[in-house]
Amino acid sequence: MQQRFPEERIVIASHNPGKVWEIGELLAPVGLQVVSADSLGLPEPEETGLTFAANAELKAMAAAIGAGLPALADDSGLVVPALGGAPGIYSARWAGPDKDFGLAMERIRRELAGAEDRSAYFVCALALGWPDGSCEVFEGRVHGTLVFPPRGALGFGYDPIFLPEGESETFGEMAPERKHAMSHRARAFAQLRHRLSDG
Ligand SMILES: O=P(O)(O)OP(=O)(O)OP(=O)(O)OC[C@H]1O[C@@H](n2cnc3c(O)ncnc32)[C@H](O)[C@@H]1O
Ligand SMILES: [Mg+2]
Repeated sequence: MQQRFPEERIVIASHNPGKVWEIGELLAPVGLQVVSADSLGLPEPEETGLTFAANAELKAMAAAIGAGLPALADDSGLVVPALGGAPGIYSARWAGPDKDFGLAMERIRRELAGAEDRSAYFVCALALGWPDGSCEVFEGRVHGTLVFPPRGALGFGYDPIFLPEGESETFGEMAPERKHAMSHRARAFAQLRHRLSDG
């Protein structure tokens, strides 16, 4: 690992503070120094990919090449089968320019009216990119049910309407360490850590 991370530093290629915090917590056991894309003044690339993996890869590569350091990007979202998979890769865009997730959650409630299937899942694609242009992607998912009205003020984004399978608290009500034990992001990280420890 020392050889692959010559400066023991990694860029977190995300401009979402909720995500950057969670990634910092999940990366802590790896023992790398974390640098945010914001602190390096890196621009936010346009997410033109049509899959979570493609968007994660383009964000990781933009940061790795921009910073000359390994970079980790996360592209994630909420998939609602009864809405044909929406908001999916458009999860951030559904909140509009003001990043109003109250509005986005209300839109889901409205569009689901009358639908019997309330299932949903979160997806997280994590891309680890290198300044030499190589990149690896790891994906994690967590399944659950949507609840309305939203419950809890913890977490970020769509957490208050997501009740993970077998749980009584939404991600918005759950202590962060519980979310980190089961989330889509934690599952993608488990694969990433496994890969890093393989060398
Ligand atoms: O692209 P970056 O800069 O990383 O930040 P972003 O917020 O735009 O991130 P995405 O493009 O990956 O969009 C994912 C959206 O999906 C939602 N989301 C992802 N993971 C989530 C989680 O753990 N809990 C709640 N909502 C989540 C959240 O609203 C994000 O804004
Ligand atoms: Mg984004």
